[in-house]
Amino acid sequence: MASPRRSVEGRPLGASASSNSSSPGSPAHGGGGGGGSGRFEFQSLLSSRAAGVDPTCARLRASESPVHRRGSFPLTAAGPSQAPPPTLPEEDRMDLNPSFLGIALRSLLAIDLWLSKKLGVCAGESSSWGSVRPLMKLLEISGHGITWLLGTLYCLYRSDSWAGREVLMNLLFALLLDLLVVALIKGLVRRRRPAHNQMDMFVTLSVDKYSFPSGHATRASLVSRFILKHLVLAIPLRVLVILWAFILGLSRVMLGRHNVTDVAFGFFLGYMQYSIVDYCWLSPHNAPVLFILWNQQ
Ligand SMILES: CC(C)=CCC/C(C)=C/CC/C(C)=C/CC/C(C)=C/COP(=O)(O)O
Repeated sequence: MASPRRSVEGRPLGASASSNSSSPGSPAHGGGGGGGSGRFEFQSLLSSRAAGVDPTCARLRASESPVHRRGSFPLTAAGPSQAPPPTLPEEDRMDLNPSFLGIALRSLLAIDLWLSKKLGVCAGESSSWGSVRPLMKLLEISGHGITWLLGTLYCLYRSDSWAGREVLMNLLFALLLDLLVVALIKGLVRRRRPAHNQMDMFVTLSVDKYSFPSGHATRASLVSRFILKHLVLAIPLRVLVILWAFILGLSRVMLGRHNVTDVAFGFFLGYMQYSIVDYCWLSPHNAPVLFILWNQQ
């Protein structure tokens, strides 16, 4: 994950000249901004197609160029026709020979960056919806890991029924699992937060400088699925739970904390995590130690 992306010349992007320069938060880093070298790469990819340049031919031409030939042929009388064909490094070949999936992913990334920037209307006090920012930050706290962990621990402490304790114990397990999975993926993917984000979040872990996936979105969908399954609620309250999860996800993009894909994947991941929790459901039968230990306190 940490390996730098490369330009056609095999040079790490962002390591050099003006046209390839990228800053944290630029698309080359997976961040926001909507411009920069991410878009440049995407456009050059399309323009080579539009100009009728087959990427495969581009590869051949590149390999035939004097630059690539230099030093590649042995100095024998046999001439270039009998020499082994020069080869490009693997990653360069992939750049020059994009698959349909590659183009689709790059298009999705471009749309994601554009839409996220458009929706980031509360990213700063001076943004178009800057006055709503305090409300969005309140929502942020409502989905924060600390809020949910402390709330669950408090309810567990106050609970006087075995059934209640069992549900809360599993909610605690779900929250901890979610923190672990999100931290692992953030550390692996290392996608920068959008450039327009202000890093003024309430208590964060070191991996929270990265944005993929949104921890608030995973928690929102995990917790709301959990609540809908294990709490008997009237219909209006059930609708409220779903609305809370949806608005919390949307607020992450509006605050400029995330790109749309971070939140969409976060919702999906949280939903799947609930299935894991349900599958591994802790009960006095399969985890008696946990329940006995808690009961002794
Ligand atoms: C209290 C117990 C039992 C354990 C503590 C475990 C622990 C390490 C808690 C840390 C909680 C914490 C600081 C979570 C960070 C939440 C956060 C800011 C996520 C970022 O969300 P995102 O949507 O911006 O990705």
